[in-house]
Amino acid sequence: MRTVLVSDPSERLLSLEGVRKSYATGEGPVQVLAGVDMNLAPGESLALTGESGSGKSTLLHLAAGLDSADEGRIVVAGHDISQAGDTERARLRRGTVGLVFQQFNLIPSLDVAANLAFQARLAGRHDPEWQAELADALGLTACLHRYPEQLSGGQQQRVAIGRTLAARPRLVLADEPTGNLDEATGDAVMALFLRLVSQTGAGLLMVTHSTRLAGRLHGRLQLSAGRVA
Ligand SMILES: Nc1ncnc2c1ncn2[C@@H]1O[C@H](COP(=O)(O)OP(=O)(O)OP(=O)(O)O)[C@@H](O)[C@H]1O
Repeated sequence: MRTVLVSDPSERLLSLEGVRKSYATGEGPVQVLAGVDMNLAPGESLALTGESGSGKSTLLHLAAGLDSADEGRIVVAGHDISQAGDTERARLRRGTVGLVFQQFNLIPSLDVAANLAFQARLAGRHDPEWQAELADALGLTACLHRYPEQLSGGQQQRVAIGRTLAARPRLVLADEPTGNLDEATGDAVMALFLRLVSQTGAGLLMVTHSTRLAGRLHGRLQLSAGRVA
């Protein structure tokens, strides 16, 4: 089903090999990922699907370096994050990886405009024109001077998406980024993600429960029984 196949490892933005992850619970360890292998090339977009509890968010957290695998290798833009320390992982998240997670983590003391600019400034890629275009496409122009607590859930989600896209990351990891949005807004957001992919050669790994949205991406990875089916 994948349309872009890249054999040269240096051409991969994200690569997982034999990744295993268990969580300790009151009933003993629960294995969530049981040997996951996957690759994502520049300019490629993949939907990550699977039943609730199949490990999609776990996989994204590992790829983002927010948690560590028990076994296996995870390489992000040529950096083996399985071996990297916290500083190198944080540097990758600042400059290379864009995250859109279900906790929006907006900065309460900054208005929408400053939240949108925040990551782009950290990455040294603040571009006021691109930011204005994103704010317009995300329907945020009228609330640029409001603070996060003055926004609806869907507006907060759009700011979180805009903040990530504004920094033009090379790798975007998104966990149901259109979950709180109506269909038309969700479609507009998807178009922005796909524009970043086609214009800058970014790679996109997106968790979605929507087969309609998954169908707009280049391919699909289905997690089942801890592996890519
Ligand atoms: N910190 C944790 N401690 C213990 N178990 C956890 C932890 N985080 C996740 N799990 C368990 O790991 C499994 C996978 O969770 P994960 O959130 O990755 O699934 P998911 O596919 O993203 O689910 P959903 O579609 O419902 O968001 C679940 O059974 C969950 O209960």
